[in-house]
Amino acid sequence: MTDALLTACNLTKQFRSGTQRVPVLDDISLELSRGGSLALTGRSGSGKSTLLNILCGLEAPDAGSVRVLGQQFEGTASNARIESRWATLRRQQIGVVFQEANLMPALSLLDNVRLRARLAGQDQENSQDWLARLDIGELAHRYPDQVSGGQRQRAALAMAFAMKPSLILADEPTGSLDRHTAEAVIEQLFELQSRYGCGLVLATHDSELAARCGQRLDLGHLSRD
Ligand SMILES: Nc1ncnc2c1ncn2[C@@H]1O[C@H](COP(=O)(O)OP(=O)(O)OP(=O)(O)O)[C@@H](O)[C@H]1O
Repeated sequence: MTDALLTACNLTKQFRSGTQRVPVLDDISLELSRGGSLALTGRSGSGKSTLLNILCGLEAPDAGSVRVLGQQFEGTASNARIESRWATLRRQQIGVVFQEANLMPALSLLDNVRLRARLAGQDQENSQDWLARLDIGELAHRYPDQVSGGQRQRAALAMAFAMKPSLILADEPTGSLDRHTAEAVIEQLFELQSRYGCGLVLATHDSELAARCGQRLDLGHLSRD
């Protein structure tokens, strides 16, 4: 038995397109230790987001299993109890930072961070500080539709860190950022990751970001158009 934070075994996933089946993931396995980091790379459409969705229970694989934070999830099995186990993990221990940053539109950035911390049972007092670390402290009282896509993305990262999660799953965390801002966010990401010892799985096209991760899984060869 290893002390893995996250293990995925033999994951397979196909989507249907009309009468055709489109294979996206074919026998993918990975393992992440506590405090480890993994970059998912590969060209557009190679399955990075699909894999991230499976790793946090937002999508079920056709076959294979995921073990995360000591909980085992097998293949296509899905019922209310399994959904609820995944939802609890996402609320308390897995910080999910996806391309469509899931901010509540009716709340300011600051209140979004506070809410995320509260739902995870964490202190809300540092919420402003989390935004400042991502260099958007001065935008704390704006609403999500009053900031840019890159600023929303950074707010989503602040929300993930405010949870003090055991694992962060991030889809293109530097995707909407200019080089200078991306470098600053990468620094913060790894500084916070090492300080809090959380695991990190990132889907990215950013070679600099991928190079900072301890492991890399290239899904590129799986792409089929
Ligand atoms: N719900 C769905 N139904 C049908 N096909 C889907 C669905 N979701 C994703 N796909 C297809 O699966 C493939 C993998 O998509 P995915 O979003 O995982 O790729 P990606 O590597 O994250 O791409 P990108 O780098 O562009 O974000 C693509 O061909 C996509 O069109």
